[in-house]
Amino acid sequence: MNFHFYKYHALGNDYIVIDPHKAGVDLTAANIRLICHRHFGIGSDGILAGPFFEGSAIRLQILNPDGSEAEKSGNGVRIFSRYLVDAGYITTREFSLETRGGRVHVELLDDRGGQIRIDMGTVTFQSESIPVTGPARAVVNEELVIEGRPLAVTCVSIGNPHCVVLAEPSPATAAKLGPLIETHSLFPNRINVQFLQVLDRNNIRIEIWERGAGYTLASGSSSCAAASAAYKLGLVDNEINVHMPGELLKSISGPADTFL
Ligand SMILES: N[C@H](CCC[C@H](N)C(=O)O)C(=O)O
Repeated sequence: MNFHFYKYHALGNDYIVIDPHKAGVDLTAANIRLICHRHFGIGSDGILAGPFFEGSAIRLQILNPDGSEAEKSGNGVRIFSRYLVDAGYITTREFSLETRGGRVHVELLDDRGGQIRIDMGTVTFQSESIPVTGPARAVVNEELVIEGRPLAVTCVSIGNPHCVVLAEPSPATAAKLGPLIETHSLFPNRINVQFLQVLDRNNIRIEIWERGAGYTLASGSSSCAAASAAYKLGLVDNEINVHMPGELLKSISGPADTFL
């Protein structure tokens, strides 16, 4: 398989950018799984395919390593915006991107796209919008029993679906409970999972199990979902820092754009 690709990460949530104007690969589910495979492929938490120009709109496809397509990705949009700057597609400081989960407004905070602010849109807790099976309701602080263990869950959509669990966040918890919740029959489209610990009124810590990707070091939409759930539950104020495992890795490996 011989094609052009670009690889970036955001706090260790890594993506491969495949630009149809430069690449030369058919993004079948099988090829996506191979490209994203950590041992048999390049290895990544997903593929960002684009830009696809539709009039003045710029669209990107967000592909999970299992071949499924996601509606939105916070780190994916940040990384793709940086690629657009690096590749010379973008010369303005503000623009929008079209994702399967809706339009995302992007603002470059410096000329290089080193710091990027994105408006991830509005969250909903409504079951029918996430979706979550059962009666139409706001899925807030519900009990979900997994292997006999009662869990307090709050479910959110920010374009893609999330299940926020009030449980001690650890890689072990994410690896054990993540896949069981991701594929639970309550979630017809599967779901991303976050394990949430409230540190104080302005800081939370999460561990992440992503739909179609598994354990990741960071996730933009997960951080929005966890922060929204904590605020909905009255556990935090409305300015929140979300601490994720990738933060530690960054402190070990130094600034994002240096190579070891
Ligand atoms: N796996 C997710 C998409 C990527 C989300 C994450 N990497 C982010 O930064 O938001 C899903 O199927 O909804």
